[in-house]
Amino acid sequence: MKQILEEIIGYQQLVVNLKKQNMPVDVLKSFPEFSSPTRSLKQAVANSEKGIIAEFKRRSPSKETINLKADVMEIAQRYEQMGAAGMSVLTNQRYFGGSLEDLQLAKSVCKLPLLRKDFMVDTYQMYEAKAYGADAILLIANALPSEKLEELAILAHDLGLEVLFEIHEADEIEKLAPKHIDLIGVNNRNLRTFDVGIQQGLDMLPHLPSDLLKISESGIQDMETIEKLIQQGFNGVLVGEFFMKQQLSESNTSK
Ligand SMILES: O=C(O)c1ccccc1NCC(=O)[C@H](O)[C@H](O)COP(=O)(O)O
Repeated sequence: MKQILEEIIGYQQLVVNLKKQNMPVDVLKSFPEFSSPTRSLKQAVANSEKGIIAEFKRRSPSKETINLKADVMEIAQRYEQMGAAGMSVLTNQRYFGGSLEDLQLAKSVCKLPLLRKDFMVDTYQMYEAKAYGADAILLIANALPSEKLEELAILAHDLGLEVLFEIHEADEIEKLAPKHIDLIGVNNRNLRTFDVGIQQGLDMLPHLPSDLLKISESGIQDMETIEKLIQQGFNGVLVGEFFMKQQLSESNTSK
């Protein structure tokens, strides 16, 4: 059976090839957001006590249903009110029920720096991210060869986007030079098996470059764990399902 990560990357390249024909880069460059200044996710995390990057995610390959009818504008405003340092928006439609329009809508109602959380495989997606209002993009070490990661990171920086470089194993750090990275994230979820546990990130802390901001991603299900991760040395956390489920119960009680 094909692993989910390979499946997503293959699908993503097909989608990008179609999009390039429908909306060429020159059209993306004419979007108003393309010329607007970037809000720094790195600075926002550095200046914040807990460095919370709150994620907007309706569903995922590991959880079919999280918050399917979630309204991105409502949730972006709530995340801002609750003091998040930044917001991560899953823009992948097929596997996460998200879209680039979600990114655009979030941008229209909040001042948080926005991370486009998606599977970046092609330079085209950097232009797309900027045009739809992202301030930062994700690069997954395990998804691409070093040369491709470097090419995408250089273009992201040229466009004013910051780079969150995501690893799962310590040896993946070598795949991208620190000068191309703004934040380093340890994904506590193994994207091949879906096993998840915060110990993964904690074990890797001593191996992470000391001068990069460190983010613990995935599988965080309560505030105590966030406190623990920050106390142990992470500068921030990326939390999806836990916050999205909280929003679900809040919108039910407010109806
Ligand atoms: O979440 C998944 O099931 C998943 C599966 C395959 C590839 C990526 C996946 N998630 C993307 C993420 O990195 C998470 O959405 C993010 O770290 C937040 O995780 P969580 O707090 O556990 O929702």
